[in-house]
Amino acid sequence: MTTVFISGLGLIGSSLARIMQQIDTDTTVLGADPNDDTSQFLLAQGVIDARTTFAEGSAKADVIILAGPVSVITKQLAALADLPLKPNVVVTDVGSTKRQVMAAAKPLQKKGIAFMGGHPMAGSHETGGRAGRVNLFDGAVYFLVDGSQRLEQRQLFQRLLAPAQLRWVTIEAEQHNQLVSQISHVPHVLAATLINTAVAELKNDPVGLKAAAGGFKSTTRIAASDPTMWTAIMLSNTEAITSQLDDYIATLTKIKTAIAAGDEPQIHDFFEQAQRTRQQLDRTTEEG
Ligand SMILES: NC(=O)C1=CN([C@@H]2O[C@H](COP(=O)(O)OP(=O)(O)OC[C@H]3O[C@@H](n4cnc5c(N)ncnc54)[C@H](O)[C@@H]3O)[C@@H](O)[C@H]2O)C=CC1
Ligand SMILES: O=C(O)C(=O)Cc1ccc(O)cc1
Repeated sequence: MTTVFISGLGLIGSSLARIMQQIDTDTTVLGADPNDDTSQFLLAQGVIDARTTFAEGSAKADVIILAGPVSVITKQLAALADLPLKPNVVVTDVGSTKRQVMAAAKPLQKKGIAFMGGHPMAGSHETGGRAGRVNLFDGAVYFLVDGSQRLEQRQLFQRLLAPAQLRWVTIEAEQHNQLVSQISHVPHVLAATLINTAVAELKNDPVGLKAAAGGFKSTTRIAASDPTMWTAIMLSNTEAITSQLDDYIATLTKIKTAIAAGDEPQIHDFFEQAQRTRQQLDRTTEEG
């Protein structure tokens, strides 16, 4: 019998709950979220077995999953250090950045409570518990950052999520933050920039963005994501994101110069290199 407590029943927290309800082992999923509508919906759907307060859910749990924005996760890690918990509980999170989270977990770990950082590399631009899905993470990479968890605690967590057939990858917090900045955080800034720039430039155009084809829409899909979540990400991975944005600005300047100079071979090389890599990405993803 395992009791799981999930704080934050949004897209990610509720999807984890949906997966855990699939397994045969006797598992009770407790949930807490300030949003009454989602909490009641998830309770009625049987996605969570009971709605609790943060303190009550934490006290009863064998596994605690913090699934709010990163800014909330760091505050809750501090709060957990002062709450009564089961001695064998393992605490984990799903936040998109890991350095601040691992640092915030130190006081908890000093009290002898096991913590393990986590980050599923799947999701969507949609938000909230109603948008969660049981198959949201199917086959995705799930980063784990070693904290103070014991092997059996890690294995328990992995068993709870077995139906999703995740690809578990252990990584250091710093390497994680650099990597996800490159493949997720900076692309997010660029997608929002594409939208904001286009709308400003086209404000007097009667057709404007309405003429956008699939390319613009797929390149900018993630710009529809929740601004609170993404602000927390920017503020907790600032160094990697700003340094990589400098590289993007340099690359944009280089291609702008080539276009202005009519440098056909350089322009062609730029797109050819991108085409080769992007096609390869589809092949490796399809192979899993
Ligand atoms: N959206 C995505 O695709 C992915 C998000 N993440 C990370 O997962 C976390 C959650 O993101 P989403 O589920 O997408 O966001 P979401 O906005 O769908 O859900 C967040 C939930 O946290 C709740 N919340 C806010 N303050 C709270 C508090 N004090 N106590 C308890 N709950 C609280 C909100 O009411 C909301 O239901 C974030 O840290 C994000 O960086 C990780 C992977 C993918
Ligand atoms: O919407 C998408 O495709 C995403 O890439 C979602 C996402 C958002 C944040 C993460 O930390 C990981 C994945």
